[in-house]
Amino acid sequence: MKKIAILIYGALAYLIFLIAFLYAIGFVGNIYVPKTIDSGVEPTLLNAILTNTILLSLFALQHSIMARPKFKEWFNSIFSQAMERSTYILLSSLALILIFWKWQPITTIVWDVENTILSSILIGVFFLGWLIVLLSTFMINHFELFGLTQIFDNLKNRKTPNPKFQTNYFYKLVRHPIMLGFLIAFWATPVMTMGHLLFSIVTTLYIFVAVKYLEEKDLRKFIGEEYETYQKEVPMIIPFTKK
Ligand SMILES: C[S@@+](CC[C@H](N)C(=O)[O-])C[C@H]1O[C@@H](n2cnc3c(N)ncnc32)[C@H](O)[C@@H]1O
Repeated sequence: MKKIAILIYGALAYLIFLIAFLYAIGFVGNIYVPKTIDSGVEPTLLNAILTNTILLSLFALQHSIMARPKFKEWFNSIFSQAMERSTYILLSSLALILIFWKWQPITTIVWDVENTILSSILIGVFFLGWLIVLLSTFMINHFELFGLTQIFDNLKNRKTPNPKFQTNYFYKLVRHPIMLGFLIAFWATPVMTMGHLLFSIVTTLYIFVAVKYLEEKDLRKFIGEEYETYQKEVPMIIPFTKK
């Protein structure tokens, strides 16, 4: 019974993640969804900057704290280990939904590409960024990354093996293709407003800091020399920048 409950919990967490991921494309791209990065009533500039920075900081805090090995150890000492990744995914998605819901627009234009060809190219690059994110998750292990492997293994009384360290496909070009995809998707836009720019700057800073000082620190600790060699040979985020 408990295993079935964990299975349903993990499946729901994945479903909420899928909705949040798809909504994020519409939110950042100002397409398809009712509330986007540039829509809604514009508050005072100070109010918008403060609210948006707090929203992004909440996401960054949740994401960084829950990804730490110490937090995982604590979580697993209280709850079933099979729920750990699903809980991370669920809370990340809820933090994202809070951003979509409470985001305050700042619609002052920073750039507006009027050339239709260039504008279409930028929209194409925007979608390419999201595609890189999605494909990269399958190049490590999409189902383990989103907690599904763990909940099925738990149901079958199997222990989920530690994730395999990957250096193939996009991971041959850069060490963080998922983050590269996000950066492309956040910056490639024909119309950049001040609100969108704030979003892109804060998320870019967070990505670089979190990858360099948190994720890679953990990866070096767990994988060891093999990861250090990988760091020497493969660029962090921008392809072809290492000899
Ligand atoms: C959201 S993913 C982001 C992965 C990577 N930073 C990227 O941008 O493609 C975070 C998880 O991927 C794992 N990870 C990072 N690099 C990996 C690799 N080369 N092979 C397997 N797992 C990796 C980390 O341990 C972490 O659990």
